Amino acid sequence: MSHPFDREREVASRAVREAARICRAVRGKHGPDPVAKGDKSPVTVADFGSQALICATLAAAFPGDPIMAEEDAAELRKPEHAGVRDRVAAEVAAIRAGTDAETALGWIDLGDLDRFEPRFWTLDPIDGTKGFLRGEQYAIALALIVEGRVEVAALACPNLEVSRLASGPVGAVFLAVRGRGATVCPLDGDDVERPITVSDRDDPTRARLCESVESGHSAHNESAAVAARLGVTEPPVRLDSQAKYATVASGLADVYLRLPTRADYRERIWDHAAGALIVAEAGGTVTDVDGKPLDFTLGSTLASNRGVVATNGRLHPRVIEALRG
Ligand SMILES: Nc1ncnc2c1ncn2[C@@H]1O[C@H](COP(=O)(O)O)[C@@H](O)[C@H]1OP(=O)(O)O
Ligand SMILES: [Mg+2]
Ligand SMILES: [Mg+2]
Ligand SMILES: [Mg+2]
Repeated sequence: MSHPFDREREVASRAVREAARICRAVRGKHGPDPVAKGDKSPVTVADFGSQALICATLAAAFPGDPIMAEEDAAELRKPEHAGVRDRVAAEVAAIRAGTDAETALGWIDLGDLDRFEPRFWTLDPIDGTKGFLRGEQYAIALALIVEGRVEVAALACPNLEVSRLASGPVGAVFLAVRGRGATVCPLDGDDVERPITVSDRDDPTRARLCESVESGHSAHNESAAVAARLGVTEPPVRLDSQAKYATVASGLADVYLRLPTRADYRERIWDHAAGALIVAEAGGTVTDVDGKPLDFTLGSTLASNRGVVATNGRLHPRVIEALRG
């Protein structure tokens, strides 16, 4: 039986898998060589290559769908970045034979949507670039938003163990369609998908928390205070990227806290759309720190939300209460 969004799910899954190949290739071959963006955050050949491939796939499958993606090709068009541009083109051509630099840059710029639309994709070609550079966790995050609701999510986590049990393969793809649950399958090979669910833990003192590695992205001192109020004993697990949402969705952690470090930071929608649907479809709850649902109708940021809290659902009211101090 076919369902709405079956095709979107299949295309999104294929797109993030292909993008994972370019990310792994860049790390394996010559090191990622970051370039600093205007806001001083790093971006690499792999971020650009991933965005080029995914935008090309979406444009071919759904030509009318706009894409709101994190990166653009403006820096790559500058003469001083000719070297990076040529490497992006070469990496894209290694997967899509015959692609020239102008075509690759054009694909990157397909992700230029900057305002809300009734139906659009949002893409983070590498979420957790700092984790990618350290050889730790990162994710390729793609979501379809229709009428302000996340309907489809695909999240590739190339360095996450599928089971986190002894011998699970490294590299996982998480998929979700609203109302139809969330699944995981290995990034490599063609193993079947299996459904995932959040934990059923309801004793806050036993809760396993996760948070950003980067203290500039989430206030570690405040999460420690929240953990103390809940009576949590285990130290938090720190990992980069939306791998945190995947960890809560698969029941390996119970709570993901992202606590604002500055009053003026607005979360970007591509940092949350895919992960939030995967947690919700695995049975969990996602809100901001005040307990408000995330609002994806306001353009590229979650302008009406502060921070993010994702939990297994059962613990959510206790965590929000602990956040109130
Ligand atoms: N001050 C901040 N607060 C919260 N998130 C931030 C902040 N600065 C950057 N980010 C974003 O956090 C994400 C990584 O989060 P994590 O630490 O959980 O892996 C990146 O997408 C990064 O955006 P950017 O891509 O602009 O660097
Ligand atoms: Mg990101
Ligand atoms: Mg990114
Ligand atoms: Mg970035």
